[in-house]
Amino acid sequence: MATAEHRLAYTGVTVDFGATRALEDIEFAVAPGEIVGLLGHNGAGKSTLFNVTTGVIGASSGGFSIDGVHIDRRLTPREAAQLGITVIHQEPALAPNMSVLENLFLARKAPGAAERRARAQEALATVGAELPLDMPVEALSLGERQLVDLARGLLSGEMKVLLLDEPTAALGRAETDALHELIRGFAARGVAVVYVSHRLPDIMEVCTRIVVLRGGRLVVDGPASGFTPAKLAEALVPDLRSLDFTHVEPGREVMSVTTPGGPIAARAGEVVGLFGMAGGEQFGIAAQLAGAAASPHAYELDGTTHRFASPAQAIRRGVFFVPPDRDTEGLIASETALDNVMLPWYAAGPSRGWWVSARSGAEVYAHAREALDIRGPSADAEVSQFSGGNRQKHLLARWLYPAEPVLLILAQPTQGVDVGAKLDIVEAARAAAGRGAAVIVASSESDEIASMCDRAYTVLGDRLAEVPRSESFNADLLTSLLTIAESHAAASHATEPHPATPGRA
Ligand SMILES: Nc1ncnc2c1ncn2[C@@H]1O[C@H](COP(=O)(O)OP(=O)(O)OP(=O)(O)O)[C@@H](O)[C@H]1O
Repeated sequence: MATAEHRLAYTGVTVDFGATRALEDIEFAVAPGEIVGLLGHNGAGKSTLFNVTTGVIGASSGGFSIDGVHIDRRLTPREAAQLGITVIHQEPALAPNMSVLENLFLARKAPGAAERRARAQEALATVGAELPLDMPVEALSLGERQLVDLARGLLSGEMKVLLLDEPTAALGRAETDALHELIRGFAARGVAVVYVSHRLPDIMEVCTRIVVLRGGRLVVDGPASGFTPAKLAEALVPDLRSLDFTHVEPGREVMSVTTPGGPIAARAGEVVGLFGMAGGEQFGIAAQLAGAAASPHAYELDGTTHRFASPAQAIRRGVFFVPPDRDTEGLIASETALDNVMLPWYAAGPSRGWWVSARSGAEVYAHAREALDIRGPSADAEVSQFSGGNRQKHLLARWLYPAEPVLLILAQPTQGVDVGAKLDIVEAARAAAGRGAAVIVASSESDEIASMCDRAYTVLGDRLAEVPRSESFNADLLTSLLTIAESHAAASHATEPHPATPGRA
């Protein structure tokens, strides 16, 4: 039962989007210092609950209270900030070409210039970010931008509630640890924290309590100490099936490329991983192959040398790419679900020779929806109305079903999606390989590579090592190999003179 001792208490929050009930009668409260892990399948309603709390949308009924003061109307985002509610997203909503200082006070009441700088510096110091105030935000790493976002929350006054929406999805281990440390620090000072993540180990590491939503309803609320990872997975998806794929005998060599670290090849029927650090070279190699890099390199595709200067050139040869950031690089938020899958293909047409499906767009979409178990509104709804995991499935559908890929390149395809959706995506990618494609998965998540791939390469700077298929091909092995490569790289940096690498001054 919510009392004035609770910092944040939801009271019967229900949200309807037309005929879709996204949340039903949600009730739970968070005390000062508590860190609640909010979990749920894609589409369970987590983002919707955050959006109600921050005033992005209004609840259809019910509301919430902050320190016992009930709020039963839709706040403006500015009012929410003034009440001490801060939200951190995976991709912070900052103005990229404005400075750190300008972003800190964007849409906030700003004091005079000198005080502004002093307060900005203080807020940045509190979150442990020593950043030049005049540096444009676009020059910062993702982790640094999240810290700027957190510091922004501190500048609105006393932070009471901190909502974290998949904050670590694109962060490396060290940045994740640092963020977790900060979260614990805020909680120790009485902030109520609600943490959304599909990374169960992250949740187990920092959360004191677990709340699970399923289909818009609260189904579990209990102390974190009562959960094992297996029990959590079970609470999230009670009918979770296990995935046990069979390796098919690979066919002809589809692709081979020479990278600074050595050759990489992929055959028809196999799923090959490129595993490296967060933001590492594996993503550069993926972009090269897909014609999405600024300076394209040549490589062999089906026995012919190609140098793709644009994604369109690569697509014409059957090289399809699912980029790492689905919302900014992949999908068009304001277009319909159907068009997001079919758009690149409308312009192609059968006369161009690479429109291989004789079916109509609606038929292709219906098939994709079933194959990937896409859930949400209808084909003519804007794709932005689907949950994160279901949006990701749309991007995948675009490159899996209207035409058959020759080489399919996936960058972190299961990032930020729940365990059930992960299985759907893995199965769909493996099925494409089974139909004869060569599939490349670039990732910084060892679990993702181990659960999808037949074999892999670890990529670190100009070091490359092949990890063949074997009994012991698993996430731990991949992580150990990358750690070994890292320590070798560090040792050779210490002993050899190294050419200067361009970096941020
Ligand atoms: N603007 C909208 N219009 C219509 N339906 C919506 C809208 N926003 C969300 N929904 C629907 O509400 C439900 C809950 O979605 P929500 O984004 O809150 O899920 P989620 O738990 O955050 O999922 P994910 O982990 O995939 O991000 C889904 O069925 C979704 O399709």
